[in-house]
Amino acid sequence: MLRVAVPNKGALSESAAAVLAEAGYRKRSDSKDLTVLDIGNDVEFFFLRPKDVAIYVGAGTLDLGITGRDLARDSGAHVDEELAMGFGSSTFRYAAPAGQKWTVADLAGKRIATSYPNLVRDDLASRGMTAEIIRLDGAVEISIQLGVADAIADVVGSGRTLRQHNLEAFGESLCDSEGVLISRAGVDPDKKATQFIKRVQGVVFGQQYVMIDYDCPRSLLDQATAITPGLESPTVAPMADPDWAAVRAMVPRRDHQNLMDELSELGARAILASDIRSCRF
Ligand SMILES: Nc1ncnc2c1ncn2[C@@H]1O[C@H](COP(=O)(O)OP(=O)(O)OP(=O)(O)O)[C@@H](O)[C@H]1O
Ligand SMILES: O=P(O)(O)OC[C@H]1O[C@H](OP(=O)(O)OP(=O)(O)O)[C@H](O)[C@@H]1O
Ligand SMILES: [Mg+2]
Repeated sequence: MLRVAVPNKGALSESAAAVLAEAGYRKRSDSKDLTVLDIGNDVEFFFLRPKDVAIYVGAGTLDLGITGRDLARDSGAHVDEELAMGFGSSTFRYAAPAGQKWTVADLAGKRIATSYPNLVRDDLASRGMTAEIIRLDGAVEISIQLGVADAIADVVGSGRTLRQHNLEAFGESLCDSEGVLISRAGVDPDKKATQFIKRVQGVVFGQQYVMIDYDCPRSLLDQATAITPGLESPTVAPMADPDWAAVRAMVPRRDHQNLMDELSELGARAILASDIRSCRF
């Protein structure tokens, strides 16, 4: 039986659960449950703290896990990323009180509060710098105001928490993160694990694309299909009227409204966009 770790709470847990449910796996019936046995799919899910997921997977105790790239990297566990899952996007930034024009070089010898000590230590080491790392479990943005740190290094999503505490990010992102599906480093996923990865990938990719259908005058087909080239090539089907064709192609979700505008301006008609719930490439 395949054993898979899933975040039990926090920023990644709902999205991870939604992807797994869409991929056809059994859901938790209670948010306190720590395991779910999905006999039909021959998978057991373990609901763990997101921070701990990579430790179990890296040790080989569990076959696969969903966590954040930043957490996996900070854990130091030996894991490989099988799939970026497209949710829980964040950057990991240094920040300090606004208006003080900090640069990363100013961090030398200072107190930096963070919940990700290894990410910070590695970044400082790569710059040949040292600083005092103050390890906190959360609510890091308040630590400067409370006098335990001079600067922080933390996850930035919308940037709202930094603004609320009058802090300003500086320097480049130490880690551009999102939810990731991980396996033990250097171990090729077996047949069961590969099938699981493909199913999840089918949902994640499906969410990143939409299917576009439209009617197109044959005289405009070349121009229209250049706008919607699809993955391999668009499907072009005859219509009852020989001067028209029906076209179908997948397009990236983030571009689809622009592409629909372009098709409409070109002269395509009955342009429809629909969700893709799952796919295999
Ligand atoms: N506001 C956010 N926007 C986007 N991603 C976020 C945000 N906050 C956290 N994350 C991501 O979620 C993951 C873990 O954060 P989460 O808050 O769930 O765990 P945690 O802080 O270890 O747990 P807890 O806060 O419950 O102790 C990380 O990969 C992080 O990048
Ligand atoms: O840029 P924003 O959208 O404001 O999000 C960033 C905040 O979200 C996370 O905190 P979380 O809610 O996980 O609380 P925590 O600090 O206790 O981990 C993260 O640690 C930041 O504090
Ligand atoms: Mg958190």
